[in-house]
Amino acid sequence: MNYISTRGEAPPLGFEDVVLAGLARDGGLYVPQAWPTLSPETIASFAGMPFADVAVEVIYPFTGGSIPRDELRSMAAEAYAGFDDPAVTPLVQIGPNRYILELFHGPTLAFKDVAMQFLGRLMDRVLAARGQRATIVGATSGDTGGAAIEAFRGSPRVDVAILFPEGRVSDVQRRMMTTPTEDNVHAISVRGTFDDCQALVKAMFNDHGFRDRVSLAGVNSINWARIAAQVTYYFVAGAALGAPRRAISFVVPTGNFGDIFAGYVAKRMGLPIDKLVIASNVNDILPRTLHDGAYEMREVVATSSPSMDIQISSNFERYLFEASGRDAPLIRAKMRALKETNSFDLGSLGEAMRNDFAAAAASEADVVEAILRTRAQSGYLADPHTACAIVAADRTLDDNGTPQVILSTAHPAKFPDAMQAITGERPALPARLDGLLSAKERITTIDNDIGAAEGIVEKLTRAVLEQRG
Ligand SMILES: Cc1ncc(COP(=O)(O)O)c(C=O)c1O
Ligand SMILES: N[C@@H](CCOP(=O)(O)O)C(=O)O
Repeated sequence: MNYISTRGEAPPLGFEDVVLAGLARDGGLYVPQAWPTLSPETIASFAGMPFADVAVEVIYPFTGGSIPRDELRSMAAEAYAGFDDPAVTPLVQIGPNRYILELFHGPTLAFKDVAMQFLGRLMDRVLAARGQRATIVGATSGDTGGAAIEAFRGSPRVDVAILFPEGRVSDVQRRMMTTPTEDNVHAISVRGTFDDCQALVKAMFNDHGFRDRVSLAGVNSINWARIAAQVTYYFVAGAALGAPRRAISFVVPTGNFGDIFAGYVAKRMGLPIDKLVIASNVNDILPRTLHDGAYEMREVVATSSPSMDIQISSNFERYLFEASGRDAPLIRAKMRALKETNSFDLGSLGEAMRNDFAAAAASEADVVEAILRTRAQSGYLADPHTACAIVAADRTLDDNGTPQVILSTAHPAKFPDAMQAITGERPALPARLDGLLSAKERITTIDNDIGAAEGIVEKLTRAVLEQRG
């Protein structure tokens, strides 16, 4: 299995190279040359199967056989052993045909752990086999950063630097990045937005001298392995609710378009999905794009669902590549227009998008109403990101008997201030995180400037190497 870039000007790579490459050298994102499919019998067999075993069946085809199945099996078993629910991603019924898919049972209480716990082990294996080291630089609006630092803390082959937008993540999210004491993980606060942080990361990948000097690798969802691992829970939930006999609808809180793209991939692999719904907060660029046929950036607004305060949805490029019949020159033109004018027209891809997705945005008042109503009706306490999806489900889905799965991407305790303002109560962190709120923090702050970002990454990683001799 080879991977090709959405911009068509980077060499195709095999799975292991793609895991280490992050962004393609032409600025594009890697996608598999062909979509693997799973038979209806295989999908049916996932019902009741342990999560880690389904992960192996879903991920193996993407490896092109480069990782033996038994190694994949032990990586998956280890990755999911630490989740605090034996189902890993349990389904909770909150209405006659409505389910919450809880993706927050990993160490950092957000869906990112599902892929990151696996990716940490996978990268380590690839680097060890090659005798290489890597510098991971990531951008976070709150959750990817903590999950990455948790997955790689103490790794002898990897240094991690995470850029986060100053003052725009919750205290719990920030502390998950700033309190680990291992010297290979670093949290860098950037005076800017998440989009600025992501642009800095992409600029580092596009600076080939820097990229090669530090052996740059990425763990944002630009890394294909992140998406592949996230596909698993669509199959797990689908099979539990009767797929492939019946179709299922999924509603996905969306920011960087990674999680919902994983749902799109599950569909391409054979999972019968009725509706795939993009849910956003007031940073509604994706719902606006679906309705207006034009991707038009606006100023990002801080909300109670900070992880979705995003305007440039990286993985949308992967979708456009697919929707256009893999027309790399067209994607290059659209991404050039985005860079130069902060917008581009979807043209004929608008209709494809409307066929593939539905979309709706939640205002801050909608989020409050959805959290309170859901708790009153079913006793279920949703976090603000999940609440955006509840609002989108109400606006886009009919109660026609099709099971509706709402992805719950974070635990409410990750956003105690927002939850207290909405419900009057502060949800408690699990006991294993005792101490998080009082531990000493380690943060470096920089301006939104590529020179400053590259400088600090080189300085921090060099210091670690020197310390280790
Ligand atoms: C809690 C939470 N929900 C939703 C999202 C959006 O997911 P994606 O960026 O994959 O669209 C994020 C961040 O990515 C998140 O951290
Ligand atoms: N919401 C994310 C933003 C980065 O997304 P990723 O899936 O591309 O890593 C976050 O919490 O950091």
